[in-house]
Amino acid sequence: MNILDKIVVDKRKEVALKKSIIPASQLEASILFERTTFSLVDTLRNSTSGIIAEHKRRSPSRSVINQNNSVYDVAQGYEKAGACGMSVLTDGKYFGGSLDDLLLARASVQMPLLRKEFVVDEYQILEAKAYGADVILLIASILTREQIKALSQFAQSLALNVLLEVHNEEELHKSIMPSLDLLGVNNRNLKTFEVSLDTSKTLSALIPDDFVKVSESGISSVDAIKELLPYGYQGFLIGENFMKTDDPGESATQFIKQLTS
Ligand SMILES: O=P(O)(O)OC[C@@H](O)[C@@H](O)c1c[nH]c2ccccc12
Repeated sequence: MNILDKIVVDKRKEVALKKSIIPASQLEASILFERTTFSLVDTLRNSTSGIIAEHKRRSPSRSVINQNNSVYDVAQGYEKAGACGMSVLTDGKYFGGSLDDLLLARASVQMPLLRKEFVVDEYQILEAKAYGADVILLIASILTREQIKALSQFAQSLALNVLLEVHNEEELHKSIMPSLDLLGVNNRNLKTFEVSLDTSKTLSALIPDDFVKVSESGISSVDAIKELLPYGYQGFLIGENFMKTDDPGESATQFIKQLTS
């Protein structure tokens, strides 16, 4: 089993356990369920930076990245830096995140928040909404076309944006459908951890113009973004490059300043 298969096996167990304790009706009763969500699509379309900055404590590919910073500080730092949105890893076992991280980020900033999670069940989309997310991630490699359709339609019915992530042509062809808002190309292969910006370059031409294109992972310089701009990308998801520093917000500030100057 590769790491992604393991994560999904664990995730299914986790969701089944949580469902048995906290019913969906309780999530729907959350105060945050009533809030008007922000649109990451609109924010990216009107942005000059396109940066979606991520909160990530650790990952299977790099172990510890940052265990010191408070979510509040990181979120406020990213917002002040001019990021368009923030991605919050909520997986605990492999990424050291939690739904509480999402809740704290929600309480800290007024920008679109992406729940970065391995979504395999509608229940996790209810959680995303109940804990203040505006966008959910769906990963094509762990879902069938039917699942992508059902989950994305469900998310959109809750006024959440859907970011669908692909890594190759096959996943892309399988996934194209109207119920998606953003199409993300992951430069990192989640099965082998290999990273190459060429993945974004090769797949860009195959993504229909109706979707906002997002390049994800392995972006560590402003030059990388300048390289990707001609391919039509409007969003750039950056985690490690900011989180590996002592002050992720300050790093994002410098980065965005350089990018937009
Ligand atoms: O830290 P990076 O290399 O800048 O990457 C951020 C983000 O793209 C990455 O964390 C990610 C992309 N897709 C995912 C799916 C699950 C977990 C994590 C991810």
